[in-house]
Amino acid sequence: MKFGVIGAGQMGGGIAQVAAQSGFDVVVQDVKQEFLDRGRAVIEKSLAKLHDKGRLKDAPDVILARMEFTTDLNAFADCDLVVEAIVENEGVKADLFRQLGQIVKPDGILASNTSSIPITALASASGRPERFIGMHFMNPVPLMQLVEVIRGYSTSDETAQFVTETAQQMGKTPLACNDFPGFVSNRILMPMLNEAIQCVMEGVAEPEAIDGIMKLGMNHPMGPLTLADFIGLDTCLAIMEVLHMGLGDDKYRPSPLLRKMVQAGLLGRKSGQGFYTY
Ligand SMILES: CC(=O)CC(=O)SCCNC(=O)CCNC(=O)[C@H](O)C(C)(C)COP(=O)(O)OP(=O)(O)OC[C@H]1O[C@@H](n2cnc3c(N)ncnc32)[C@H](O)[C@@H]1OP(=O)(O)O
Ligand SMILES: NC(=O)C1=CN([C@@H]2O[C@H](COP(=O)(O)OP(=O)(O)OC[C@H]3O[C@@H](n4cnc5c(N)ncnc54)[C@H](OP(=O)(O)O)[C@@H]3O)[C@@H](O)[C@H]2O)C=CC1
Repeated sequence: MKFGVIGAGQMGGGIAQVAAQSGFDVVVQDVKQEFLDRGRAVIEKSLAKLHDKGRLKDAPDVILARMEFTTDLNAFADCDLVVEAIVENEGVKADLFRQLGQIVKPDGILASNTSSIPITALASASGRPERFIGMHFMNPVPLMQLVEVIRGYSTSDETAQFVTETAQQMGKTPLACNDFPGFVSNRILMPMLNEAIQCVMEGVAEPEAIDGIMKLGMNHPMGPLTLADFIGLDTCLAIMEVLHMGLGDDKYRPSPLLRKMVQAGLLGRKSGQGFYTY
């Protein structure tokens, strides 16, 4: 199978890596060569770590040899499945899928790794809604078990089955849900992170204490502010906006502090500063 990934950021890189680990030939595209170089370096580091722990079937160089890095969207023409993992912005994703619908072979399946944007809207933009689906990996992709599989209004049974089987071949556990804002994962997770940010804004406790309370008290592997920094505060804000607009309930209102931090360019781990310094 030929597997395409668009975006070489933290999610795209992870998806491409796990696809190549599973034996697929992978094409990774991003808008600039420097993003591809950065993404490749992260993949190399991750593969080296997994190899040292004896968790890879093949050597890192064998896995890397299955991967092609390009800035050219036309490289997806003969892909069987293309997973998009670019910025969480509906307009930008819809424009991309309009182009991909023209480029990828007619029986190729298009998928989005979006955290929250309606799959049905992106499916319409692609011009092939029956062969369109949400394939939502979790961060960090090489370590997390879940793939949330989201059917759009017109997604065919064959498409859902193909993507479910592909996720299994990648060693993941696919779980199905329907197309509602934030799906299941982020409808439940993101309001908790947003509430932790409100606690910082209202001076309920220091960030370290908020994270410690949730780690030690609820056995969460990461505190909510550490996790928000890890996901990216821009992505967290984009998801809250989709929940707020899509569900129309003020309980999903993004924290003003979250908005202000994004305006200030404090995006968490990827910018070097969020609730913590990296
Ligand atoms: C926003 C969305 O749309 C959806 C989402 O994805 S929401 C985010 C979902 N993800 C989470 O909630 C993650 C929560 N955090 C965790 O589960 C854990 O902290 C974790 C799995 C990330 C790390 O596990 P941990 O037990 O805390 O151990 P930790 O010591 O930090 O890491 C384990 C090892 O994996 C390694 N590791 C981390 N990322 C890695 C990667 N991408 N590749 C390879 N190895 C990696 C670490 O370097 C570490 O190695 P050593 O043991 O050699 O030091
Ligand atoms: N972060 C997370 O924990 C999770 C995120 N997601 C979703 O995955 C997607 C990607 O998130 P994430 O990897 O964190 O984001 P990143 O910012 O790490 O990566 C996005 C990448 O896509 C590139 N990009 C932006 N626009 C385009 C375009 N038009 N064509 C090709 N590439 C483009 C970006 O380049 P540039 O640097 O120029 O912007 C960047 O390299 C989002 O939809 C997000 O909601 C899903 C699960 C978890």
